[in-house]
Amino acid sequence: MLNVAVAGASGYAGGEVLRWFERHPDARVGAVTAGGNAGSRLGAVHPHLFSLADRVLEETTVDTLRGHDAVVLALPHGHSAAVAEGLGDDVVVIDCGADFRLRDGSAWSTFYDTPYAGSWAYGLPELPLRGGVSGRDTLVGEKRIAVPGCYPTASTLALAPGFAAGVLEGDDVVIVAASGTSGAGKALKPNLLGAEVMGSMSPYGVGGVHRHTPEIEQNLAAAAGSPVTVSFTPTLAPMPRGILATCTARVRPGTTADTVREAWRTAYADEPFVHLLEPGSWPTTAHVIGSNHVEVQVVLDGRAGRVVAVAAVDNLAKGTAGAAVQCLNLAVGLPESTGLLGSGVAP
Ligand SMILES: NC(=O)C1=CN([C@@H]2O[C@H](COP(=O)(O)OP(=O)(O)OC[C@H]3O[C@@H](n4cnc5c(N)ncnc54)[C@H](OP(=O)(O)O)[C@@H]3O)[C@@H](O)[C@H]2O)C=CC1
Ligand SMILES: CC(=O)N[C@@H](CCC(=O)OP(=O)(O)O)C(=O)O
Repeated sequence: MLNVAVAGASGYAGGEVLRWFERHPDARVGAVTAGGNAGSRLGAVHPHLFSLADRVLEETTVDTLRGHDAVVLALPHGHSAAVAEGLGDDVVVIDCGADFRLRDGSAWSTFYDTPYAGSWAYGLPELPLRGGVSGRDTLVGEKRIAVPGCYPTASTLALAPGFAAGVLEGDDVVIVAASGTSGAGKALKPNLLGAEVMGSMSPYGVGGVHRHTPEIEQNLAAAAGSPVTVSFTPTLAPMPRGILATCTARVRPGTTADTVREAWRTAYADEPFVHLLEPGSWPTTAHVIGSNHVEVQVVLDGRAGRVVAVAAVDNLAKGTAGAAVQCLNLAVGLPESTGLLGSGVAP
């Protein structure tokens, strides 16, 4: 039985990590820590986590988090390094935040306002890489894993098979993705009050400035084996959870609809969580809410010479907490899908 601690347990991501651990057969929850909510009952901040309601949130310190087999960090950017450094090298640390996702320090400095902390193994097991290997090969037995951002998870899984198979050009990739508001975290934000969000959609971080842009480029470049440039536009959608990423890229000359289908089919044929839909069906956020599953569809727009690839994920599940548990399973040698195979909650 793994003794796991969760830092940032009072937030959306931390709460979702706990929801997955509640049903994990090989994990028991040890310390749960918070910022301002330290001292509160967990039931007061996450009333839906019934089995953990009487746990008391502790302060987020290295001392509190020490002594566990694994620690999941769900803290704001910039806080993970100090905590991870204080934990022993034998402890598995899974970071839901962005601090260790980027391998390029200058990309970090361009898009983030905290000092570059370095990079850890990148927690996207399904990332298809050239030569038939996948992201999971880098995760087995790892002690430090960075969980991908939610938009990068959806966007990468939508497009990476085409780059791994060599059918896409890397210089003309356009991604527009809509996210539910929980992606922004629990803290109150003026543009995320109910009246601002309900019944309305709006873009933000427009013009190549959103911090997930270099992360998506990093992933697609890893699949392609060469640089990829992405124009990424995020959009807020009036729903609590879910991401729908619509991604297009130019195909290489001679690419047919069959080549495209085969590339995506091969990449995900054995994946327990990534489902390439039957032709004619399209990813829908309602199908994946509450689950670690991803829906993907792709079609060749022959007139424009582009693929259109779409993915739907739950930003808090496969987009954060489900991925964290999946990575932990791989790190400690458990079957990857342990505790994660349940379906979503539609409608
Ligand atoms: N929401 C999402 O869909 C996704 C989130 N993530 C990442 O997960 C991490 C958490 O995000 P999310 O849960 O959405 O954010 P929330 O704002 O909902 O939660 C943040 C958590 O961090 C705690 N916290 C805040 N400041 C401090 C501090 N100075 N010291 C210790 N603890 C602190 C908060 O405690 P308290 O409230 O008690 O002050 C809370 O538990 C972030 O790095 C985010 O980027 C990644 C992918 C998707
Ligand atoms: C709707 C919304 O605001 N979403 C967040 C992304 C959430 C996520 O994946 O966050 P991290 O990279 O910070 O871990 C945003 O655009 O900043």
